[in-house]
Amino acid sequence: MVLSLHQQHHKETVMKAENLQFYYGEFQALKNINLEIKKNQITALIGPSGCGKSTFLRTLNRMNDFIPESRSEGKIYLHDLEITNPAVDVVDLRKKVGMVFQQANPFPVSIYDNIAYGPRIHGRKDKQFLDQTVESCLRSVALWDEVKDDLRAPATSLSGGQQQRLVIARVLAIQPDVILMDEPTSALDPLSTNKLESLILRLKEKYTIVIVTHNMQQAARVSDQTAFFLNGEIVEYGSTQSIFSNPQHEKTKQYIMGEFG
Ligand SMILES: Nc1ncnc2c1ncn2[C@@H]1O[C@H](COP(=O)(O)OP(=O)(O)OP(=O)(O)O)[C@@H](O)[C@H]1O
Repeated sequence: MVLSLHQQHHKETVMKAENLQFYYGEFQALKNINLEIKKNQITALIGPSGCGKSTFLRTLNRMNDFIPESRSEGKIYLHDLEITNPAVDVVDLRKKVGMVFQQANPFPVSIYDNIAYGPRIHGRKDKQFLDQTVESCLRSVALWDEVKDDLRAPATSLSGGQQQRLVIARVLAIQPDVILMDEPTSALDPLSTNKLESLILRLKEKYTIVIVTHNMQQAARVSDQTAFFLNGEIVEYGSTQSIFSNPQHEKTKQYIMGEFG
């Protein structure tokens, strides 16, 4: 027990937000966020609708850059690199920090081409390498056995749960360090949700994961660390076990008890 606490404490920090503010025009959506994302851990972002979870998630790979009239202050680091620096190449950044959305969004091409897409645009054209990548990524998401006989089928012919696993396989093909997931199971049935949660738990052996979820049971089941957001602020952050069993703030307690949100 002492040993595991000790290890926890020394987990390497992969990403870090320092005094992060984020504005949509005049509206301040994130207020002084300070958070460390630990290596090979699953960090859950929870909180009521509109509290800034998705905004924060998107700052981690600069997806908010697309939003006109938005701006941020403060810093975010990926290892030692300050990714909030405008000089950072966002294409490179998004190779290191991949993203999975609420609605599975496979490209309207074959299963094979969805996964080969990333390596191809990064210059890998050799068939043997692409074949191997497609197979290993599909195996990693436990989809290989279901699709191996028809890799040329359109990705859109898969079920919702299979599409979400395919999208994760597509992210794995570009060998990210961090995978951001924005409510990845909210459009899935219970069985597919269950499979995806098992997958997320397996993935943390190799990747660092940040997941936004509205589902308290899901946060409790899969995450190691939990950050509770409210009105653009982090009210409480800590090990998932302590947040759920012994929340320090009244608001956290009320939220996890389902009293609001
Ligand atoms: N593109 C945008 N332009 C203006 N305001 C925005 C934009 N996106 C989000 N907001 C506002 O910023 C606040 C935070 O939104 P955000 O989507 O980050 O919250 P959230 O916690 O992820 O919510 P949900 O759980 O409903 O997805 C909300 O008040 C929202 O209305």
